[in-house]
Amino acid sequence: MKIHGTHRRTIWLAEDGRGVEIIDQTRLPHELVVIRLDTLEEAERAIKEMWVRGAPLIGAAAAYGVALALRSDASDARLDEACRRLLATRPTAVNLRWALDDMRARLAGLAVSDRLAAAYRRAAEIADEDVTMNAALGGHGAAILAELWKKRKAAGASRLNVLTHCNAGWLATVDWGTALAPVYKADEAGIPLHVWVDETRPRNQGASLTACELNWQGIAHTVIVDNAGGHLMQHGQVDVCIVGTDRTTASGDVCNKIGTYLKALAAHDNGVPFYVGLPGPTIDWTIEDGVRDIPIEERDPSEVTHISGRGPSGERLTVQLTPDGSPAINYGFDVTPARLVTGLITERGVCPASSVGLLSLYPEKRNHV
Ligand SMILES: CSC[C@@H](O)[C@@H](O)C(=O)COP(=O)(O)O
Repeated sequence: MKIHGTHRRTIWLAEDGRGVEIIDQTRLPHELVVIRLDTLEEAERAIKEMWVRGAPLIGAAAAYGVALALRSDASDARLDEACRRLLATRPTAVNLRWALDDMRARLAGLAVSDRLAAAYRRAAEIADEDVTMNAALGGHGAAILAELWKKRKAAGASRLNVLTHCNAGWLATVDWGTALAPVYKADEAGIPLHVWVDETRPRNQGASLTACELNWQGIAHTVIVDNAGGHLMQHGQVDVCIVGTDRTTASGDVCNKIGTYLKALAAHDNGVPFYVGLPGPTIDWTIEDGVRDIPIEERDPSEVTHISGRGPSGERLTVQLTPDGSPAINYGFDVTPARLVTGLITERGVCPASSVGLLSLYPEKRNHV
């Protein structure tokens, strides 16, 4: 997508063809800072500290991390070490495991001398494939928005109101986004949209990243506190919810940023359609029950007790919200059961959130379930 008229991705190979460059997302929306990664350690840190984040982007960054690791040594031991260390960076987004399994499967059988070039090649393909998949899912999602808009327009509405949680836009992927790809495609098609942006405590990916993207794209939006969604739905102010996912089970349960489940409950109670956008690598075909089987990341409690932003002179500030001595706990994700999901929007089309629905789009996975 574009930043001030220039097309950007979130991750790319540096001009020398060796380093990897990323946008440091912890500095947005106030500063646009590009960081160069040259080593496995730097790639690990970029994922752990969320300079890059969002399930598909974590996968692409890990793939490039393997290539960076092999620069010094492309032996079996180093490949194993790289995959093990990168896998440990964040537990919930399954795209990480998918990308590392893919890299290992393609590299392990090659001669050591061929591995480095192949690793860079495959990482670039994973990044490109993410862009293609998200653009395709955006088209399928935009068709849903077009249908909804037809009805709302006939009823006299002036815009279609979409609610989203966290950041599942292009910053969470290599390009286009998952939840926001349908919004961008619908905007291109001329549908008048307005997006309710959940701030998404504790790290505020909605307030900082989704709002930032929508600003860059010139799409009307309003940032709301996380608890406002139910009220807006009760008053007919939300026509559709679209969120992303970090891991979708073979039965259609969806794990996304903490608070997503409450939005799905409110949507269900108010008859608001609740869609989830995802590329194929976000599906974990090895598990069925998301509440039981998806590992939920617990992050540092300081993300709950403190909040960061820009001070009056433009400086970065972190301030404490809670009294000294009050403990906090910081679950990063929750699971929305399939029964609360209206449909899964994938690169292959839209399906019900169920094993039958998913297998109708991915029949080759029949034996994995
Ligand atoms: C486009 S991806 C969907 C998810 O990855 C996104 O909604 C999300 O929860 C991101 O969490 P984060 O903790 O910022 O990596």
